[in-house]
Amino acid sequence: MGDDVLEDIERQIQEINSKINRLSSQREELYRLKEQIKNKILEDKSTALAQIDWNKKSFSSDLDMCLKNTFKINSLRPYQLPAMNCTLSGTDCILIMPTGGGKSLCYQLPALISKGVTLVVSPLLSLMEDQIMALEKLNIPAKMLSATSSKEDVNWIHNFPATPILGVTATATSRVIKDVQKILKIEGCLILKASFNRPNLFYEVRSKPPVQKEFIDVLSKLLKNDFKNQSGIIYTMTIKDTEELAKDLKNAGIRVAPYHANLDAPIRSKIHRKWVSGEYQAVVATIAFGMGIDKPDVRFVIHHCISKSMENFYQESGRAGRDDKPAKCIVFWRFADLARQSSMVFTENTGLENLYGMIRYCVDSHRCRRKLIAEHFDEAWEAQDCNKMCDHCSKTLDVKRIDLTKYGKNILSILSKASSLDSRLTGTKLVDIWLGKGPTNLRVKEATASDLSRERAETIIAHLLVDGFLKEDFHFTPYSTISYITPGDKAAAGLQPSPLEVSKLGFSLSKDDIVVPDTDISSSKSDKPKKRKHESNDEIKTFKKKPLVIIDSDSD
Ligand SMILES: Nc1ncnc2c1ncn2[C@@H]1O[C@H](COP(=O)(O)OP(=O)(O)OP(=O)(O)O)[C@@H](O)[C@H]1O
Repeated sequence: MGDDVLEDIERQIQEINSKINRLSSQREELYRLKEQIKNKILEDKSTALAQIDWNKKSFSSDLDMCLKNTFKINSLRPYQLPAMNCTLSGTDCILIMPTGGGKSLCYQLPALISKGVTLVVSPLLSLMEDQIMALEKLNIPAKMLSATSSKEDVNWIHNFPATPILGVTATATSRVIKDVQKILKIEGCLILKASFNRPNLFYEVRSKPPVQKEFIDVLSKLLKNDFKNQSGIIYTMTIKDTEELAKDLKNAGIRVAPYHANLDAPIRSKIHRKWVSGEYQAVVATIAFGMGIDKPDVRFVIHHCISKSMENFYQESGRAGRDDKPAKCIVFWRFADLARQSSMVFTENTGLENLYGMIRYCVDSHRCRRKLIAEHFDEAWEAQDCNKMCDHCSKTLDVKRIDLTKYGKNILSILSKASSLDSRLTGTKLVDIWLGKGPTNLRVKEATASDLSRERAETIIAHLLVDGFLKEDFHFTPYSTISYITPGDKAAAGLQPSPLEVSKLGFSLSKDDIVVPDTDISSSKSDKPKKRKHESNDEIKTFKKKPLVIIDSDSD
């Protein structure tokens, strides 16, 4: 026995090792393939289910009668019948439908016309209470149990075999839907996705007068003339704004009341009642007045101040026109509100990114407002989906793209001078100096845009902020947080600002504007709203038959 025997053993071991490696890669590959085929089978199952015309057959002859007699509803909205038919036939389903779309009916009605019990599992007590209140109003027997949609609950539901589940959610990306299917063990179920478009809502952005008195005049004219005898909501940013605005509008002879979280519950419900009965024309509210509002004939939602995200804006403006009749959603936009909001949201995870989505909606006067909302929800709507129901599409507009390179340079030189003098500039102060006003030592003669209107200068700066050419820098004082403007990453990298697209809606061109030829238009889309990152308010409800089960999870 010698070295050659050892070498031979070593060689055999290596051969075995490489066989093991090869086999384990093969095994990995087979696992991957198995997973792929399993997913494909489930996807095919979903696709096959989607090809069935769930609108055609009614799985219960009682459906129509119950709809009219119990719910006093004459006809179903798109996707309601398919969702009901699907679960009534014993098939699992996920239904994605916007807020106020009518998801509740999709499990409440089948609960009444089939045997067994419907269990609603909801993480929010207030949502459970809303459900109970709504059902009691309709004389439908309902009881509340304290439960949440934890994993245990979901597993518990699966102790009931062969019971169809309906998951309903207002917002969910396809990735979230996949997760939900896995958690609820309903992979391969039917997926129904209703459009987020609310065709009866007219979207509009107006410039907010800088002086409060002027603004009150504008608002009271709107409420007295355009919205005479109509009901609405005016959203403000803070409780203080709510109180002041309600007082000013009352003084102007409008029947309004403030509504916010600091009011005692009995006062709040009294105001709510008076608004529902029409005694108050509008409530002036913080977003506390949101969840659970179900007044079908809200004809206008006015934003006295921008929302903190497009998501919030969609939810808040979505309170209008739940009866499917036309309603208006007007945002009053003013540059100063940007810093007010940003200094409140910048500590939140995606707070600034979300707010800038809202700013784009306000500043982007050259694009259909509805399209901007659609992008936010990962949907693509065409001009006919708007049907002239926004301030952009209802007018014929002459859109021009203007080059902001020169303006960008002006602003950078003003910021640089301020920095060399150890000064910091808020947005308002920056606009002052740019327009040749404010402290003389901070002005830069060659960088003064004396011919620009204030509104125009503010819009350009807002655009440069959301474009990343400028950025906000937040500083704390003992009493508040201040937003200062500094050069953004784009400027630091020596890049040019994106052109600004303006239309007659925004403002007319000034003699100094350099118009970019149309051929460049494709390159200007860098300012598209970023996709939502947070999916925190996904709301899942599931529904089972015999017993019928609903899970509702809303983590927002
Ligand atoms: N087919 C219909 N026709 C008319 N009104 C309907 C119809 N379906 C539902 N509604 C009404 O629409 C309103 C909103 O319905 P619902 O509360 O079920 O919405 P939702 O999708 O659950 O909203 P949220 O996401 O806010 O919980 C209710 O007043 C409801 O009665």
